Amino acid sequence: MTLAELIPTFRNFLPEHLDPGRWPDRAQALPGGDITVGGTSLTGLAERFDTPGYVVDTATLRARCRAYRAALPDAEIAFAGKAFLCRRMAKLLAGEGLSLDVCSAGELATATSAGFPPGRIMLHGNAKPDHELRAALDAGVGRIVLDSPDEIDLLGALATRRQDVLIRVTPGIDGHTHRAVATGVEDQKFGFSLASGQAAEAVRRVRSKPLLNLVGLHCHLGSQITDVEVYERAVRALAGFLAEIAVRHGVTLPQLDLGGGHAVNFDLRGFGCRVKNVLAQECRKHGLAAPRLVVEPGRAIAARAGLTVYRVITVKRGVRTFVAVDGGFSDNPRPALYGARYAVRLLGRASSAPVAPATVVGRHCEAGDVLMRDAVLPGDIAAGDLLVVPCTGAYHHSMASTYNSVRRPPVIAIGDGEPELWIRRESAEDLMAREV
Ligand SMILES: Cc1ncc(COP(=O)(O)O)c(C=O)c1O
Ligand SMILES: N[C@@H](CCCC[NH3+])C(=O)O
Repeated sequence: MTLAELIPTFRNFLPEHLDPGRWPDRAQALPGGDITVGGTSLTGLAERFDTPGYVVDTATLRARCRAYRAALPDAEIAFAGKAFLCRRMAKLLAGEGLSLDVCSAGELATATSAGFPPGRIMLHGNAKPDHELRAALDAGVGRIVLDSPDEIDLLGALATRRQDVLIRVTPGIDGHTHRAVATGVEDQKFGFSLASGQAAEAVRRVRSKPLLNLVGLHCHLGSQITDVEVYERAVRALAGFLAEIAVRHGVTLPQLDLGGGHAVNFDLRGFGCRVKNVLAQECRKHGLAAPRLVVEPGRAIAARAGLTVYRVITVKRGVRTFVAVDGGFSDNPRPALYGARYAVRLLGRASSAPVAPATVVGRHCEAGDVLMRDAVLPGDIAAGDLLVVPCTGAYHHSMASTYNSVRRPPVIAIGDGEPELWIRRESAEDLMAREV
C-alpha cells in the first residue's frame, strides 16, 4: 500500500477535526460517528438529557470573549444579551470582564439576579416602556441608549439622579445584510437619523435635561456583517458628528459605541486595527480627543459555541426525502425568518451508505417548518437516528417559542468537568404556569 492510500485508511481511526468556522473549538468527530466536545460525547448527552437539546461549549464562549479583548484591548466589549442570555451566561461574561447590552427589563432582571455589575449594563430598545426605564434607573445601569424624542423626555422626567446616556444615531450606512436585520440605513425604526438633523436635535434635547448626562454616540449597522469597511464608514460619519457637537456645544463626548453585527467568522483582528486607525485619523483631523470605543457583539461570541441535537422521528421517501425531527421552528425560527442555512450531520453511528439529498423538517404544524433544504445525509438515514446542527449558540434559545405547546429544549453546558444543565427542559406545567 502506498502512503497516499494509507492516509485515508489511517484517518478512519483518528478523531476528525470539524470545520472550525462552524463548530465549537473543542468538537471532534470520532470514527464510530459520535462527536465529542471537550471530551464529552454528544450521543451520551442525548441519552442523558433527551432531545432536542441545545449544547454550549463554555471554553469556546470564553475563547471568543478573550479574542475580542485581545483584538480591542482598549475598547469596552459589551455582549449583546439578545443573542443568548441566562444567569450562568451572565456570570461567565462578568468573569470574562465584559459589559452587557440588554434590551428589555427581562434581560436586565436575568443579569442583575446573576449578580452582573449594573454599572457595566447598557439598556437598549427603540420602544422602552416607562416601567422598563424605571427598572433600569432603579437597578443603576451604567448607560441607557436613547432612541426617540419621547424617550428623552420620559427619561428626563423619570430620572432622580444623574444618568449617563448615549444617543443612537442612524448613520445611513448599508451593512449589506438581510433586510430584516439592516439597521444602519435611513428609513427604518431605529435611532435618530444623522442626515435629516434628527440626531443633532436629539443632542440638544438631551442636553436640556438636567439629569441626563450625554457620554457618547451609538450606532448599530445591522447583523451578519462581514465587511469591516462599513464600520470604518460609520467611524468617519460619527467622528464628524462628534466634531460638530464639540463646536456647537463645547463638549467632547468620551464614548463611541459601534454596536455589534459581526458575522460568525468576522475578521476581528482586521476590525480592531482598521477601526482604531480610522478613529485616530478622524479625531486628529477634527482636533478631537479620541473617544473610547465600545462594541456589542452577540452572534460572533455565542453562535459557534452552541449546537443542537435532534432525533429523527420519521423519514418519508418520495419525490423528495423528508427527514422529520423532534424540534424545528420552535427551537430555530431562523430558516423561516431569514432563509438561514445550516449544516447538519448524522450523529452516533457511522454510515457507508452513499449520501443523498434530504430536506430536514421540524414537527410543527406549518409547511414552512423546514430546518434545512437539500441537506446532504447518508441515504440510510432512519427514524431513531440522531442529527446534530452546529452554530446554534446565538439567537436560537433566545428566539425559541412554545408554538404548538412544544416544550423548549434544555441548555446543557460543557465546561471542564461534568456537563451542567444551565436551563432545564420546559415542562407541561411550565407551559400552563401563567394560566389563572
Ligand atoms: C443594538 C444592538 N447591539 C448589538 C446587537 C448584536 O448583534 P449581533 O449579534 O449581530 O452581533 C444587536 C442586534 O443586532 C443590536 O440591536
Ligand atoms: N435575531 C436575528 C438577529 C437580529 C439581531 C438583533 N438586532 C438573528 O437571528 O440573526
